[in-house]
Amino acid sequence: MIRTDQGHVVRALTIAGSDSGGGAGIQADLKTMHQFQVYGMSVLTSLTAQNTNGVQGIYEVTPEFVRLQLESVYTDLGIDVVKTGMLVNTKIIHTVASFLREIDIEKVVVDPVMVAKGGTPLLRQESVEILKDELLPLAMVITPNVVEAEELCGYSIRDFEDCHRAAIDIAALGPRAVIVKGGHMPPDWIKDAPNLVVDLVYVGGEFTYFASERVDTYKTHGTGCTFSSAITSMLARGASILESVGMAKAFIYEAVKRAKTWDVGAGHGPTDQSAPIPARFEPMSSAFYVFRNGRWNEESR
Ligand SMILES: Nc1ncnc2c1ncn2[C@@H]1O[C@H](COP(=O)(O)OP(=O)(O)OP(=O)(O)O)[C@@H](O)[C@H]1O
Ligand SMILES: Cc1ncc(CO)c(N)n1
Repeated sequence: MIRTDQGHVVRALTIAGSDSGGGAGIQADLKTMHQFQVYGMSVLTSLTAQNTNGVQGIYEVTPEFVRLQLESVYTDLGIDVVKTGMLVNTKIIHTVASFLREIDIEKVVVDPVMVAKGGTPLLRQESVEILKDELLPLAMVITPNVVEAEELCGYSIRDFEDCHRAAIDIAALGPRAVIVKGGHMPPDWIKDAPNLVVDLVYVGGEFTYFASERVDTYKTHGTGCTFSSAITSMLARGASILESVGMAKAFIYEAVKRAKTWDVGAGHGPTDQSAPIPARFEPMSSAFYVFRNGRWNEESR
């Protein structure tokens, strides 16, 4: 396990839902944190009966029990960084936000999980506003996919240009960095490079783009959880936001590529978090980075 400059083991907490199939949610988060050699802890907001074919049921944990778990972790183990995933309902968002305000923690990554790949809602529709009002002001980084970005900014995103506008508008709600993920973007949104999947990062008033080859596979269950947990782990290790995203993007690419041929489940198979941690990501001068052949390349666009 990695240690901080103060000498203690780096501790990351995920506040999210359980995926019984092990591909997304708490399970993906803990596997990813472990791969990044960060000590992972978990507060469960919900249990899903879930597999690679879809979600068969959801059991919501009470807000009181969510609070109890948070206190158990905080009073004994301590927390260097927090990531939130599936938060299910308004009361749980409120409980989590109150707790984060009380402990006054700087490194908070919000993955605004709303809908599972098969279409099952993982957050009640009426809770989106409370997520915006209470949680976003506390976030250092938020990682919406295009559909979640539309919910947060309140208008439809029709092209890559709109993604930029949405990132600026979501940043105005509080997060220091907004990452609009490219997994759901149609290939023709990225001019001249339809084979790339591009994540757009807006931080400090500037845009940076992280691209990789788009792996031709339907086995992408848990990509969002894995990606945000990799960012969380790198932030916990002391990396900058751009370094963390660079490492996470390279890792998720390898994790999706490895899972392409494996036989876990009959449906949307999970990503493979045993993929290697990429070599160090060094921000360069360009704002467009492409991960190719195991290393980062700078490309002008
Ligand atoms: N086919 C692919 N090949 C390579 N990388 C991918 C692919 N699909 C998604 N990614 C990457 O995976 C990460 C998650 O993106 P995505 O847009 O799929 O998130 P998500 O929809 O929140 O995921 P989830 O379905 O787990 O909720 C991003 O870094 C994205 O670029
Ligand atoms: C528990 C859980 N969290 C997040 C997602 C989104 O991938 C999912 N399918 N299940």
